[in-house]
Amino acid sequence: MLNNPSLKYKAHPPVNISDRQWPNNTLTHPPRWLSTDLRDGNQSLAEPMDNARKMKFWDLLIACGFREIEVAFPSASQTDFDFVRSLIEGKRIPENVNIQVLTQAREDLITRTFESLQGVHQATVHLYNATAPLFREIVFRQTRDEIVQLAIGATRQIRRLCEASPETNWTFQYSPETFCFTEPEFALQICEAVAEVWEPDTSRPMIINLPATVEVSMPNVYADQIEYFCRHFSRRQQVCISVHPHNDRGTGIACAELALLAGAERVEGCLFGNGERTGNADLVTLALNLYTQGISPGLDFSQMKKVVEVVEECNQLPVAPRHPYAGELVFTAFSGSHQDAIKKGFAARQNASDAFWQVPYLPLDPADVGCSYEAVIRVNSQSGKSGAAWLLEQNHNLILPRPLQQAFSLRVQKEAERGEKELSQMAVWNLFRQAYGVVDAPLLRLKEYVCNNQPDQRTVLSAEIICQGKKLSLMGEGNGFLSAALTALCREVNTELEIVSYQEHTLGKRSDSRSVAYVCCQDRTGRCAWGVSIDSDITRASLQAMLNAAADFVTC
Ligand SMILES: CC(=O)SCCNC(=O)CCNC(=O)[C@H](O)C(C)(C)COP(=O)(O)OP(=O)(O)OC[C@H]1O[C@@H](n2cnc3c(N)ncnc32)[C@H](O)[C@@H]1OP(=O)(O)O
Ligand SMILES: CC(C)C(=O)C(=O)O
Repeated sequence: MLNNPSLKYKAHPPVNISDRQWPNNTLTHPPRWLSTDLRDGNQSLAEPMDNARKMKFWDLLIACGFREIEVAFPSASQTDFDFVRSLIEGKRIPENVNIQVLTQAREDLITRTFESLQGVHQATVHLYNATAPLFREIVFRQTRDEIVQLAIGATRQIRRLCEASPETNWTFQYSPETFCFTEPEFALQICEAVAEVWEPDTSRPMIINLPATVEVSMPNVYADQIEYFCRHFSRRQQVCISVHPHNDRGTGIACAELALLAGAERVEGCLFGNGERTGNADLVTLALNLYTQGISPGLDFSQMKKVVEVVEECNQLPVAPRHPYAGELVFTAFSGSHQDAIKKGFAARQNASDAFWQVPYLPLDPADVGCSYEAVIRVNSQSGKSGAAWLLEQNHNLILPRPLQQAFSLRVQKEAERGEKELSQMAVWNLFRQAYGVVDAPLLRLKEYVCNNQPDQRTVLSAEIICQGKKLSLMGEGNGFLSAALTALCREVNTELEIVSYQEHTLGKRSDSRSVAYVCCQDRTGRCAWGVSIDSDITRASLQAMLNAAADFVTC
């Protein structure tokens, strides 16, 4: 890289607009959406879609609620031409859906474009030519006037061909390609000239699409360009202003959003931002950005997994794991403090007095896009106590006492560091079972017990346990069955332990649900150990949990 890049690159000039309005505006409703997956997205693929892939994508776009879909550049290839024909002849276009096709300003290509559209109920013919100085001088080697004449000539031809087929409801779209680095007054001039030929009104709808063909400036500059255009275009009320941002600087979404603040009414883009180079504006992100501000986007992504699957299959490109709202990892926290906050957020939601979504680190409820809460927290060496506790709660209904969460977290941390990888929920569960005796043959196993409450409030307990294959008979007395059992055990194995924590809860709402007991024992040195047990008999669960805790101190 150069020490002084200004010798090679220069900033694009800002628009001279001192009283810009867009920073004070807010978005209150969704724009018109146009998916160009089947055109701009398709033309950028190493292997453009065949008819079957295009049709699959088409069905998905319809299911997601798109009403404007750019389906092809029909004069570019037989595949594109045939796809338009198969939509029309196969009657695949719902009444309320408008297909759009793209053409250059070349007579033969326009003629072929109209051939592809024969018999369509409604369609948008999209004409483009590049208007920026770089393209006028290097690509077209034409003057400004010649560039305007090229656009006007093509518009005249399109108008003639539309008028020759009045059975179709035509919309005309004009894009001054490379708008974002065209002089603002020239972009206006060419669009005025084109509009003068088309004469837009309610019976001759027109869209002026202002593309950031290559994103070369910050989004605020694009917004200024859009506001400038909207404020100066003489037929503003007769046309729909559309934007078509690309993503070369990684800010295509921001460009689209600020352009909407600046007066645009329609956005062209692709699902997950496919498209030339770094892609088009991502319509999924744009729609869900609106949704998370409480604005219904008019598009449905409630089956996000399915949408990702179809798009990946059709484009033969992966959707990145960090892709907003859709990637495999976007609702997942590995790190401890995030997990803690998310867990508390979910708990707070259960008692919340309103329906508003307020869960830390999660701007969207994963359920709204068809995701479960399973992947919200995953556990590795960066995780804290809440991560493993969440997995045990979600998958096994265990609500661990806080000190047990802390104790177990140390074991999880060690295990994750040892394996140098993530622990699956099954691995966490197995580690928990082994650590706290929730296994078929624990070290100290309760076989049977009888306990009786005495008239003086004391409890007498007799039990038979198996310790490393040996049968032990316990007989004890205490304030309750647990202390009676512990007293008996300590006497039998000649040790001194006390119970410092005991908790239990049921694992379900039904009266025949099983219960879990958590017991923490401490010896005279202050060392603690936890035991856990699950049983349909809560007394048995508690006794076994105590034995599991005591097993840490006992040799039979
Ligand atoms: C920003 C965008 O995404 S625009 C859409 C781009 N999409 C595509 O290009 C995909 C489909 N395109 C194609 O299949 C081909 O380019 C075709 C069939 C349209 C045309 O192919 P060709 O006739 O071989 O021309 P080619 O692609 O080389 O086009 C370049 C010529 O078209 C001219 N041209 C480019 N754009 C336009 C336009 N919008 N209007 C009129 N002429 C144009 C160029 O100046 C150049 O002219 P020259 O040969 O006289 O120097
Ligand atoms: C044809 C136009 C709208 C285009 O694709 C672009 O400028 O990126």
